Amino acid sequence: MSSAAKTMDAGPLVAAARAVLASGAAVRVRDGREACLIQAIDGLTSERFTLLRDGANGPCRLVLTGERTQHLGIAPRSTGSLAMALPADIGFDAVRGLAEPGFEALAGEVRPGFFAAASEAETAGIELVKRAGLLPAILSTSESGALDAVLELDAALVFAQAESELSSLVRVVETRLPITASESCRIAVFRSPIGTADQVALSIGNLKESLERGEAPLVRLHSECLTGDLFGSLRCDCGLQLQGAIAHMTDEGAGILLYLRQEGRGIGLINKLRAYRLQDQGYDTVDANMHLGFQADERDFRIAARILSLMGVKRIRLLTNNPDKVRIIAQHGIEVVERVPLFFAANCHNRAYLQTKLEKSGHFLRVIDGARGSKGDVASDLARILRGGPGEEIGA
Ligand SMILES: Nc1nc2c(ncn2[C@@H]2O[C@H](COP(=O)(O)OP(=O)(O)OP(=O)(O)O)[C@@H](O)[C@H]2O)c(=O)[nH]1
Ligand SMILES: [Zn+2]
Repeated sequence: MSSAAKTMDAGPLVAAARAVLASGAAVRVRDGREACLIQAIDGLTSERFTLLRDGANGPCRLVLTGERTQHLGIAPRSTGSLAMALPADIGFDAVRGLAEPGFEALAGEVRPGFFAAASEAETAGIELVKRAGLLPAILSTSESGALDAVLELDAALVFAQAESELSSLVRVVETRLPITASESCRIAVFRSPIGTADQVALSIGNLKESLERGEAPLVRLHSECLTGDLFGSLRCDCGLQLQGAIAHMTDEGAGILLYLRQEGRGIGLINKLRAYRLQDQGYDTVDANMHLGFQADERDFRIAARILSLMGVKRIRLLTNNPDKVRIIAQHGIEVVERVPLFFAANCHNRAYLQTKLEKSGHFLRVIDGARGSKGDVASDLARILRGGPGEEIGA
């Protein structure tokens, strides 16, 4: 198949495969050597598990990421996914315990014996369930008499999905959107047939004139955070950063806010909340992600570079404390002429989270206690930002 044909096919097939897996049904994934029936474990029912196990012509394999097997202590450290044959009489609870944090006790003494690198088809299965917002854990069988696949696709299409999403992204609509902070604001929405969500760009103030003058605009790449952006969660700093970025831009007269649909650093809302539960048991934000089977950060910032290119923006001043954002944007055709810090005083609920970003993720932060998390402190911080002044920066 030519790469152009792959790109064309990838949209409908990969998007449909994600939806099938999320709905609890199975897909068949082919690689050069085999075809596997793939079933997500997240959301699997006990009845369906029994059908799959008993109907399989051959061993039923459990596939987990190296992050998850390392945390379970059942396999050596591995960067790729690992597959293991399940004992023929294994029960549903034990499988759930291996796949889902918080349920490990159900696995009891069950320890799958033989680990091998997952096949290409199985690795593609893990990619699909991750992008469907499910836990990265699947069952794979060579064939099943009892269950059939809703659709079949090549592993290569799955591996091409990120590239396909980038190249097929188009601006679908743009319109005026006066907002509280700036009556002179426009919103544009970008869509890809293969994407999991629409991407949003706010152009604030006199952006067109600023670009015509050759200026590098202030840009914020803001990853979606329902809990912080909408509900004002104190567990993170997202809400203040969102409002603070807009305030910086209105203060300067122009700017671009990309609202990237990367909830939970790319693991989705449900998995972020699962990570919060683990953090309440003592894991930090990085370890919680890995315990769930994800990398510390699953975001792909190339999409932001692509949107900026589609908007005709080549040089920017980036509002961030995250070195990865600067590095990846710069590697993908956007010149970052300056990094502008964007942080606020910590509160008692997000202090450890910010400290972990500083120590483990290399963010340019100084974590200074400010608001203690009481309603009054945080509300007045937000009110100051909304008045239009720049967010208070603590430290350089
Ligand atoms: N998995 C996970 N995601 C989290 C957690 N806390 C916040 N998030 C998500 O992290 C993302 C925060 O992203 P940003 O604020 O854009 O990025 P950043 O990496 O902190 O970098 P800057 O804010 O630009 O300095 C959002 O998608 C949140 O939903 C957490 O404990 N676990
Ligand atoms: Zn947040």
